[in-house]
Amino acid sequence: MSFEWIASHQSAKPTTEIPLLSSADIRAIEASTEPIIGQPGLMEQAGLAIARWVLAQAPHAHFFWIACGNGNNGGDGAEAAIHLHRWGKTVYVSAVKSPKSAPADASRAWTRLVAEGIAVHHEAPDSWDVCIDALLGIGLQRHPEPPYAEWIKRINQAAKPTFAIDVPSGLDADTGSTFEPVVQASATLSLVGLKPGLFTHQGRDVCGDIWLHKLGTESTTEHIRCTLNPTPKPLPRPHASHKGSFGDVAIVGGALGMQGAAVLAACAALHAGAGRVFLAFLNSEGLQGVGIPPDIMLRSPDTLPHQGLTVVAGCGGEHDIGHHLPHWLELAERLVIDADALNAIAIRPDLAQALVQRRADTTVITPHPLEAARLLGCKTTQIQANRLDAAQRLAETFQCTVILKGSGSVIAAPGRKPRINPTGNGRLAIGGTGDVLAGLTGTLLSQRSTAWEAASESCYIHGLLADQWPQQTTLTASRLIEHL
Ligand SMILES: NC(=O)C1=CN([C@@H]2O[C@H](COP(=O)(O)OP(=O)(O)OC[C@H]3O[C@@H](n4cnc5c(N)ncnc54)[C@H](OP(=O)(O)O)[C@@H]3O)[C@@H](O)[C@H]2O)[C@@H](O)CC1
Ligand SMILES: [K+]
Repeated sequence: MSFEWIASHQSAKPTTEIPLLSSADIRAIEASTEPIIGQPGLMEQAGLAIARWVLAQAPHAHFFWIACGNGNNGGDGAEAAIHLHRWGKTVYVSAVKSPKSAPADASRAWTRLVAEGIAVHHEAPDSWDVCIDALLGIGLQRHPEPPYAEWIKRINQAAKPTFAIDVPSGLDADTGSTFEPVVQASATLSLVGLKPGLFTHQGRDVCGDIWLHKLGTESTTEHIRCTLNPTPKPLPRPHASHKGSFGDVAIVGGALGMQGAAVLAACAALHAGAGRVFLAFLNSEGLQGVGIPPDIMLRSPDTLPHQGLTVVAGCGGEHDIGHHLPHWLELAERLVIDADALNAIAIRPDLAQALVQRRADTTVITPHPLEAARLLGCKTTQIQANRLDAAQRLAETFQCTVILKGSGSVIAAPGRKPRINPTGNGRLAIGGTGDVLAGLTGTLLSQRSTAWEAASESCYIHGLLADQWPQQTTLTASRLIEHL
């Protein structure tokens, strides 16, 4: 039996590419796990694992409220209660009354629990030290109904340590969307496999620390829905290098009054280690006060070199960027498309077609959910409802590599399984950090062999800077660059 710590609320740094499994695949693994006569079944193993895990997290707690739903998630809770009771803890087990009978595994757990002499209640206790949330797991399909909803609200109001079994009740394990109300867990123990919804959209805000116990099961490649973006390996910088070895990056953007965005992207490219950085403003009026380091070469968009160039287009380019896009979509050896450049593509079929014509491994687009919605002609809520699918649709539709920004940024490319980025936090939700990401991605794209690697590493590093940011210091885009 082994527990794996995966992520804290603020930080996750997987060294390997950890697989994430859909609930359908979890069910397939469960179904294919043959019970061994005389050995505990999966739910019994789950119960023991949960009891040990909760006790390790809250060793001095005495009174445990175990809130159980009518499905197998509740069965896990019942099994855990048996162990805690045997170990001398006070357990208060609440079960949801339902006209439907519980599934077979859970029914057996309830029979065992009653045989242990543990009382089953149908209401919440008045107070408790620790709550085990065994209300809803991967079977959640709609907003929690009474009494689930009331109990979830009680759990959250009490603000006591709360340990969620498999997923916090109310969280969609596949997408990270929540069906309110949702349990705010101190920690979550994911069973059998990790689910994507723990890591993207609203997942990170409700899971607390994330742990995994596989219960002795193994997943195969076909079970993998997506993976957690792993820690990148540093790029070797050989002694015999010259400035041409580390890529030429050009930022094309900065319409009137928006030049700062292009400067941020250029500075990010510079600090990320590009060999040479060019900055081509779409409008260079009123540049006084915009600090441009002397390391950056100013050009007009028409006088930029072509050969070997990685272009980052967008970055405060407003409407003007649309005039330059046909050129760079056709000629840039490598291309990062951000912000206003994406908005232009969303409304101009000729640009969209030119993007499709490019090779996916030379092109990265970096939409936030609203830009993604414009590109796919849908609503932002539809993007957020299934970020993995949305990122994959963008990759397939536009034949490019995608970074869908937001909590748990998704990296996708045609014909690949997406990655969810585990680094980053809400401090990045300020103006300018997207420009920094675009510039950083440009540098990595100029140096790495594929857009996939560049996009993955860029997301990871960008998020890591925010995770390592000192608590007492305000994070700004320009300060972020200095830490690259
Ligand atoms: N089988 C195994 O071997 C193993 C399974 N494992 C565990 O099983 C969990 C999955 O179990 P599950 O499939 O029974 O689903 P679960 O999450 O308990 O919910 C289903 C129940 O909730 C109800 N319900 C749903 N939504 C609702 C709502 N909004 N509001 C109110 N009710 C709602 C639904 O009612 P119905 O929709 O049928 O009316 C049904 O009664 C998984 O997460 C893991 O913890 C592990 O132990 C490993 C071994
Ligand atoms: K749960």
